[in-house]
Amino acid sequence: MLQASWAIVHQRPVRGDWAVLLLLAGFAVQYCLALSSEELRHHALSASIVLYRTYLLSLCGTTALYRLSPWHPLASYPGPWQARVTSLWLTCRSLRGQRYLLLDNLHRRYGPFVRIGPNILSINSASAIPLYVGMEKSETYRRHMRSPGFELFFKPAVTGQHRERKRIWAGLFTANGLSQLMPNLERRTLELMQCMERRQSQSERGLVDVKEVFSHWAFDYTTDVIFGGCNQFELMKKGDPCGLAVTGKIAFAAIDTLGTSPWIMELLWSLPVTPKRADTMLSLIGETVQKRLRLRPEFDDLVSYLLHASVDDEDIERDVYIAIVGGSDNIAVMTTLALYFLLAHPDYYQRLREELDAAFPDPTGSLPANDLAALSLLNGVINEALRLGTPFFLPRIVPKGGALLDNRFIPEDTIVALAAYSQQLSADNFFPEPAEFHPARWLPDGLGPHTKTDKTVLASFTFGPYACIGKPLAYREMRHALARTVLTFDMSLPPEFDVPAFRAGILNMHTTFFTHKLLVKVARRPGVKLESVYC
Ligand code: HEM
Repeated sequence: MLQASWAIVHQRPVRGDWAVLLLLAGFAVQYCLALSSEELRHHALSASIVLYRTYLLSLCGTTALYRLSPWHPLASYPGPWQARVTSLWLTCRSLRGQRYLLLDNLHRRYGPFVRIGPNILSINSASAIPLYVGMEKSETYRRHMRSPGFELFFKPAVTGQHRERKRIWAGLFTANGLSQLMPNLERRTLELMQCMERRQSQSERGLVDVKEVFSHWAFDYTTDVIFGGCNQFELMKKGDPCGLAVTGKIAFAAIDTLGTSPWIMELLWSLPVTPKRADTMLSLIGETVQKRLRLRPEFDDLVSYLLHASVDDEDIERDVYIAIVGGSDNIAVMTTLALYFLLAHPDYYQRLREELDAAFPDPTGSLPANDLAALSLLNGVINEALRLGTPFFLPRIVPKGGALLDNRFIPEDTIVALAAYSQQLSADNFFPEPAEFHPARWLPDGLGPHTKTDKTVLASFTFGPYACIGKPLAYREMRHALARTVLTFDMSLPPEFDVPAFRAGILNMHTTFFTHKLLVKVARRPGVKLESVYC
């Protein structure tokens, strides 16, 4: 029995829910055998427990010994011994939210290849980037839902389905598709300005939590993009009593952290309960999709493209869920981070203000996307926030035959992930002061003659067939929100705001959690009369 279990465990990944069922079934068989034996019948239960405990301990013990042994295919890669024994080591550390710092330390200690799980390598080398182009998503992305489906983001069930669905979405991000989304971006961002002033005037301390306002703005705009203006969420107006903006965030964080031990996710998903928040969100999405299907949208929204390609209603709902979370959360996070960095570096805030004032002498006028795209410091601010704020861990699986990287052979089926944070903060790629916020490093003259800014290692939107499809829209949204905010307001942090504590409280689990509020004082700049443009 031990040999059979060994063969199963070491041949292929075993689903957590099936493993538990198999173990229970094995125990039941053993108990029945004990009952049928003359000798054991009277103490069948205790005898079965002892036997089964011995079996389980032997299985775990021999597995641990094998994983630590020189016969394991990854034996030559260094790493902490606990990580070699069990994936739970990485899962526990991932749950603390600062895995990227841990990995960075491990790379300093062990070099560019570190074994961070029985079958997982973290690679701190720019040479790992081309691997993303040819590799499949790891088991972390296996679809953690009860019903089958093939929407984006998860691991495709059938080859080609992901590519086909991505082709459908791509219409939204063409020049024509994007241009239809711009009037709403203008409108929603003006509403954001109103929302900041309103919430500040309602707050006891006369401060506004920018993190929350950006999150509601990003949610409202993203749901416009999806439902063509027929949406009822309106978080900027109504607030977020059901926690819609954080529900998907928690789901992504769970996949990112618990997904490092996929069997845990499978066990959780096999439980017959859905968290209440997720239920509320799913039913609200279902209602909104049904409402949208009965209406004509104001422009070509995501649902239009899916309908045009005859995607069925159930899959539309799934894609919409992904779009809401993928489309709103990162935008909210990155805009918040960019503003935090600007407020913590008033010199750059001032320089950005000057660039914007020169480009838009009328601060209430429209902000055409092409004009914003031409502003080099604005782009520098965004790229610098992305560089420092996206320490993603995106695991991929080495294909049949293995892969050769920096003269090291990586066996097939190994899970590999680029150490994005270490690359994005490496002095080899970004120099000088790689850990500091210096948007000017992205300007043509950089930070002086010795500047190094290697754009190719910025992994914020990742690479290859699974790269972010929303990147062109993401840049437009971030540019627009930052430009409008800086043109409209004088902003400052209250004297008691602890700048380093805010940064230390940033946790990343694919999505970012800010443990501190970003409380800011906003004051309308003299002469900026937005009332005439609010509609
Ligand atoms: C600053 C903003 C954004 C960042 C940093 C970002 C980052 C990423 C990253 C790193 C991935 C790959 C995830 C993985 O492999 O695990 C991804 C995928 C994706 N993103 Fe974004 N994203 C942003 C904005 C958006 C927007 C605005 C949309 C859509 C409206 C979007 C839609 C998607 C979708 C659908 C995928 C799945 C793509 C696939 O699996 O092929 N993202 N994004």
